[in-house]
Amino acid sequence: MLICSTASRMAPPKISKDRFDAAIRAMADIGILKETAAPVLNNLLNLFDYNWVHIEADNYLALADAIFCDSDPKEGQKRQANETNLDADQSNKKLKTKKRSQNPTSKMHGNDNREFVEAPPQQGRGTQSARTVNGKKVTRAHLELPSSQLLIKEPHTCPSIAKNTTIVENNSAVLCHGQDLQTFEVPVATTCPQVVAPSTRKDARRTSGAHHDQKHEDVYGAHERNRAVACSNQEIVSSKDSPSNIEVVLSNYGAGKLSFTYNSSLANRSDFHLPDIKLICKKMEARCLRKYKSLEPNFSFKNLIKDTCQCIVESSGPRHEGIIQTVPALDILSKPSVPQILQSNQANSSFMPPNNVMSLGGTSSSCAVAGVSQNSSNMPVVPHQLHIGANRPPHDVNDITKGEERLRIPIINEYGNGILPPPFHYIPHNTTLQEAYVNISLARIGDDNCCSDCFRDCLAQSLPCACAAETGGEFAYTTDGLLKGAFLDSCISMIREPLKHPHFYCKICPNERMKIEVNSDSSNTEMNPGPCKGHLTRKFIKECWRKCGCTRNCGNRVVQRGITRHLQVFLTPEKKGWGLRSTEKLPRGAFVCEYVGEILTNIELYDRTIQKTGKAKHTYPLLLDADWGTEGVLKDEEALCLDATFYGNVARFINHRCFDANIIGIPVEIETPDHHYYHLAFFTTRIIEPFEELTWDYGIDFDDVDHPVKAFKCHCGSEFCRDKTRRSKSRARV
Ligand SMILES: C[S@@+](CC[C@H](N)C(=O)[O-])C[C@H]1O[C@@H](n2cnc3c(N)ncnc32)[C@H](O)[C@@H]1O
Repeated sequence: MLICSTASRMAPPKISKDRFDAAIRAMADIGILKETAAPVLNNLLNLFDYNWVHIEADNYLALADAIFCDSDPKEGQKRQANETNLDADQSNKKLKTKKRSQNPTSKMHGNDNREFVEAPPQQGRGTQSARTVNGKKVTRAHLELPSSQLLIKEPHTCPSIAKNTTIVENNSAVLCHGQDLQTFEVPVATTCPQVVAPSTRKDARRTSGAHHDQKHEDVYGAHERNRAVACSNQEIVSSKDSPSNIEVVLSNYGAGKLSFTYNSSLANRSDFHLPDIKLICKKMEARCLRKYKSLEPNFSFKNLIKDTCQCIVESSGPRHEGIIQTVPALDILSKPSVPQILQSNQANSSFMPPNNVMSLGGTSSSCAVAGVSQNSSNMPVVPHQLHIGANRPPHDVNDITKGEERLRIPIINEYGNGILPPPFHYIPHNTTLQEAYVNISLARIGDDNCCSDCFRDCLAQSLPCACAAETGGEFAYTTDGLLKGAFLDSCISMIREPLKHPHFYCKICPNERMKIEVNSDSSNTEMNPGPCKGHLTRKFIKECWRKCGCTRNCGNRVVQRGITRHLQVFLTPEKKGWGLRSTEKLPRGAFVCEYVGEILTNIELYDRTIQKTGKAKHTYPLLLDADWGTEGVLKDEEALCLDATFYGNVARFINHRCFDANIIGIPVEIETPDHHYYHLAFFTTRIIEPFEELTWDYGIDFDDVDHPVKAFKCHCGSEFCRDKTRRSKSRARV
């Protein structure tokens, strides 16, 4: 999948005195004199080949902009303009307000006027440099009006360098690398619909000589058929330049175009279809509103392009796993600010170290070629950095925590191949990202949520304090700092025999809301969230905290004291990548570590999953869903989860084991009495021998095909493995 951009132009219509007068009147309405407006209007008409569409759009915004830019060659002149006419911003605001009140839905398109109206000053607006366009001398202010957001680049088809289709970007433009590329072009604003019925695609392929023409005829036919519906609020400005061009203006200022190029090997698949623009737009609108809030001054069209491309990939039929990747240009692999998207069967995010030679899931056979490494299952692992702007620190093999924990946790690779885990930021405590609402406030902790009268160690008191109320009036811990047997047993039973334990059902389940987001490319635009599948009513441990009267060494403070066992991150011999183990024998009920990561909302998680893997569906962040049902409909910012992909602790290395895992995650309330946010702490379910791998049951339903995150192929080795595909394979081999 590829996007390029280039300039497009349109045929000049006739001059209209009425239209000229109307434009002058519109300027007069906002205090601009006819003498000022008329010459600029003439210039603009020249520039746009008398195409009024650009000038009249958005209540003559282009004209007003041009007038202000024109009168803004120097600061002095700007001041003068401000004094004599109206303040440019004021006038623009006036125009914008007027426009929006006329068309309240105008914000729905990511490329609407807001994109350039509110572009940040670094766009260079107002700087006056003369250029020649079509033999006409125009100022930079003019040139910037319609297309200031994009660097223009001629579309091109790159020679075949890789089997996989790739989106490659550099800082200035979106470039392409691919194989046997078919190109369709749309104007700057955003994507263009090209719907090709499978039958017509086949026809197009039948005669190779007629391939090109027939293909474009198909595309055109489909496009023509669909455009009235699909682009009802957009304008198709040109489809005549070349048989491969289809141009749909989603903003009336479109004066460049994007090229969508897809790999014909995809197109030849019977299950591939180019998605309908209506669906793409719908997805983009929702995404822009949610992600960019549409109004943000730093709205980035480049990101919009990237997202648009992603939407097309996602909407182009059943998942083309292992085929579509979005990666940065190889020459900028080491730059931290370019996100890449990987889709492969490799479950783990792999990051390239500075020397670009690292792979994950590795065995000694792992290798790296031209920045694309190969893992043991021979899937390409494109090193990718997912968190825009995050620098990726190298590891200290002697202590992956870099001193953040009380004990050092080394990285052990017994295969001598020099492979290290993917870099990430080690954090010992959860951290919020952006939207997640976590209200940590002493004021919210009432008397019944703390034991302010206690002294020193609550466990040493003759009677349990208020903090034991959560666990039925008994502390969850023994004086040895282990979980009490009965409490642990009931937690284990919940995980292993969930049907025997009570569940609650959300009125509107955040998981189901997220599925709607994921499936929003479906033709059903009025989808309602499905019924909640139910959540286990979990048992919570409640630890004493700062408002309590006890000391930091109180026996009811275990998780908050952090890791106390000697652990190692090690490369597993199975196809599970890295794992975690303890070098000491652990008793039953021992605290191992907490699952630490970024606190995200469900929606942020969805966005992130899409951004980083394009439905690669291989990440398993942790849902904090233990209390989703108790307070009516949960707001988006209250449906939380933890993602340890970029920021996390050693728990991110704990692998899954179906059913009989040797550690278990238990919710722990520490600083927040409500349970939207809580900690998830791992305790041993049995005695664990030194160097035994620590595993927990992620609770994956390997049969849930609609889950937004696709399950990996399980190599847990348990006789109770729930991954039927693997079980049946191993049975078949026997
Ligand atoms: C939380 S990470 C665990 C650490 C991971 N092994 C690593 O190298 O970073 C979860 C990922 O590990 C892999 N994994 C965990 N348990 C697995 C299992 N039983 N079988 C296969 N892969 C597993 C999957 O790729 C999964 O997405």
